[in-house]
Amino acid sequence: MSGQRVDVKVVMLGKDAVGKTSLVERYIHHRFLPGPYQNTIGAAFVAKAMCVRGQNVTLGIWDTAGSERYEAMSRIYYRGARAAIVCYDLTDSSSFERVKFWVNELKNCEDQCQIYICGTKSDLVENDKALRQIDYHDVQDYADEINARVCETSSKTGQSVGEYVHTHVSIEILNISTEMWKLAMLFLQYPCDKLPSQYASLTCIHQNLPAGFRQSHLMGKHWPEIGETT
Ligand SMILES: Nc1nc2c(ncn2[C@@H]2O[C@H](COP(=O)(O)OP(=O)(O)OP(=O)(O)O)[C@@H](O)[C@H]2O)c(=O)[nH]1
Repeated sequence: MSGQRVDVKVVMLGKDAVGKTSLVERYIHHRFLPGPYQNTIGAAFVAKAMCVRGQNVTLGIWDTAGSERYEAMSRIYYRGARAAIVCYDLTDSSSFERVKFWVNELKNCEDQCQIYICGTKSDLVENDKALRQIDYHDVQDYADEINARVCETSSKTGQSVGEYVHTHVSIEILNISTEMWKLAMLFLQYPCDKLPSQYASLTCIHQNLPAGFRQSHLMGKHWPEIGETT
């Protein structure tokens, strides 16, 4: 669907009507379209070129349909994703159950994909605290268990949207890539357990890598460079 180069593939997942399309709309076009809710059919693709710390990068965002009817199709779209923004509606506890479903899928099938858990419609809970059905700290605890990041956003007001995607998704992913690259170079020179002490911070990243990745990728068999199409 996208003939263009994509450096970082990002997939939006989550129950229907949680606000995935609105989040993309806010991020790409800086607007919120209030009209009647129109469910996504299949998936939509949008690309965004950006400059992150001097590097030109194209994010390719796949906005999947939340309806369970399209579940099989959504699986196709998370293949090879570097990041998944798994959304839930802060006013709908059932949408958080769906987050757990997608997280399990990603952990089983795409263990190199960084997971971002995004609570949507924060404007609603700010206006009326009684509407909140999911406690932030519960989500944070869950995110810690699965090594994910958390954020609460509002596409209506724009709260945290651009900042979240730019700071966390693009910069973080690129940083990790850069650090992984340095690590790969190091591990070619030193046995894994004998890294010089000044690289201690890098070993933290190493410890956080998925096990299979550590074994097969770090030793230089395949190392995706920033800029390689995924
Ligand atoms: N108040 C408020 N409403 C929102 C916000 N984001 C989305 N909505 C509303 O929630 C409804 C669903 O939004 P969508 O962005 O279409 O949801 P979706 O997750 O893409 O839905 P599917 O395509 O079915 O998966 C729409 O009526 C939006 O206007 C928000 O931040 N605040």
